[in-house]
Order: sequence, then structure tokens, then C-alpha cells
Amino acid sequence: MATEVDHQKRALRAELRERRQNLTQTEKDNATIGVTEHLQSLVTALDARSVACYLSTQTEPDTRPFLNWALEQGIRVLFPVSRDDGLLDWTVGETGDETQGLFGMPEPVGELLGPIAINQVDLIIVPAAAIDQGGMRMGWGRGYFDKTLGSMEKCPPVYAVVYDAELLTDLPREVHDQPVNGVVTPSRILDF
Ligand SMILES: Nc1nc2c(c(=O)[nH]1)N(C=O)[C@@H](CNc1ccc(C(=O)N[C@@H](CCC(=O)O)C(=O)O)cc1)CN2
Ligand SMILES: Nc1ncnc2c1ncn2[C@@H]1O[C@H](COP(=O)(O)OP(=O)(O)OP(=O)(O)O)[C@@H](O)[C@H]1O
Repeated sequence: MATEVDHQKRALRAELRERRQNLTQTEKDNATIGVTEHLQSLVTALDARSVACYLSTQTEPDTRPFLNWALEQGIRVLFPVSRDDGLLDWTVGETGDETQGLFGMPEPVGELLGPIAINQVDLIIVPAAAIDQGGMRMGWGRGYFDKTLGSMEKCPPVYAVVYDAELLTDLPREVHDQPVNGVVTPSRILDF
């Protein structure tokens, strides 16, 4: 049954999605520069040798320049592959090809490593629609990262990537929602 919080989340997602769609190419290009720089600083500060990170869509802050840098550095990158049971498989995308996964998300093509492969990384970079000042995360509504993070015994640092205007005071919250340790925006890295 859809609850009041479900409705609030849905309305907020629609607003945030529209805002992203209205960004100009110049605004997106400037955001990419900042996000790339801050993701590189984060990986360097944590001395992460392996990271989990998604391939961004057209409207998400662009993770691709960061991913190219990470691969050049010899960092192992695990990419999420959506499964229809709500869990995420992971792949290093050794073929170099990209495809559209479930729901049209971009995914690399490669051997599927299964949900527990995520336990091997030093840093998890997650997509989000918004983050609040306490570090609670709202995603795009399929619960993939809530389930993944909620099932991990020992979780490395988790950072979300959002635009600055998506750092909100308060978010509607459900019991299964998982917080992040920090957030990367075009203008800064924020630790909770
Ligand atoms: N680039 C990228 N890859 C990712 C994610 C992501 O957010 N971004 N995911 C993060 O979990 C997973 C896929 N999650 C998804 C979550 C929701 C919908 C989706 O279509 N949701 C709504 C509409 C969203 C909206 O309001 O704009 C729908 O069901 O119609 C699709 C995939 C794994 N890969
Ligand atoms: N740990 C969990 N176990 C079972 N169901 C869950 C869990 N986490 C989330 N769900 C279900 O998934 C659906 C989406 O949850 P929610 O709106 O919090 O997702 P989200 O954080 O926006 O999505 P995502 O993690 O994919 O970005 C809800 O119906 C919720 O009940």
C-alpha cells in the first residue's frame, strides 16, 4: 500500500528530476569539472584501491571523467548491474562495451560477479536524487542501494553524488532508508 511518505517521495523526485532536465549544458559542464575533482580527491584521501561506482545517465552529475581517471590509475572499479529481483550484480566491465540495463540505466558489459562482490571495495559511490543534512539518502525509488547497503556486514565509506541544490534540510524517511557517510557535489565534499 502506498503510504504518505511514498507520496511525498514521489512528488519530490518529480520536482528534482525536472530540475535536472532544465540544467543548461554549461551548468552541467561546470558541475562535471567540480564533481570529477572532488571524487579524485576523495579516492586519493582514502587511498582506495577499489571502488564501486555507477555509469551516469544524461541528467545525473557526470561520473565518466572520474571513472576514466580511476581506471588509468589502476583502481579496480565495480559497476552495478540491476537485477529484476531488486538486488545488484557487479561487473568490472572487462569488455569495454556499454549497454542499457533494466529501466534504461547505462551498464558496462562483462562477467557478472553477484551481489556480494561489493564487499571487496574500499569506497562506494552511489547515485541519489537528494541527500539531507543528516546524511539520509533518497534515490530514484527502486530500493536497489537501500537493499545493497542494508545487507552489508562491514560497509566501507559510502558517498553520494548530487548537485548542490539537492542537498536538502530534511527528506521524507522510511525505516529501510540507508544513510551515506558523505556527499560529493560540484562545489564540495561534505562528511557527515
Ligand atoms: N546511473 C545509474 N545507474 C544505476 C542507478 C542509478 O540511480 N543511476 N541505480 C540506483 O538505484 C540502480 C538502478 N536504479 C533505478 C532506480 C529507479 C529507476 C526508475 O525508473 N524509477 C522511476 C522513475 C524515476 C524518476 O522519478 O525519475 C520509475 O520506476 O519509473 C530506474 C533504475 C543501478 N544503476
Ligand atoms: N532493505 C529493503 N528490504 C526490502 N525492501 C526494501 C528495502 N529497501 C527498500 N525497499 C523497497 O524498495 C522500494 C523503494 O524504496 P526507496 O523509495 O527508499 O528507494 P530509493 O532509495 O529511492 O531507491 P534506490 O536505492 O534504487 O536509489 C520501496 O517499496 C521499499 O519498500
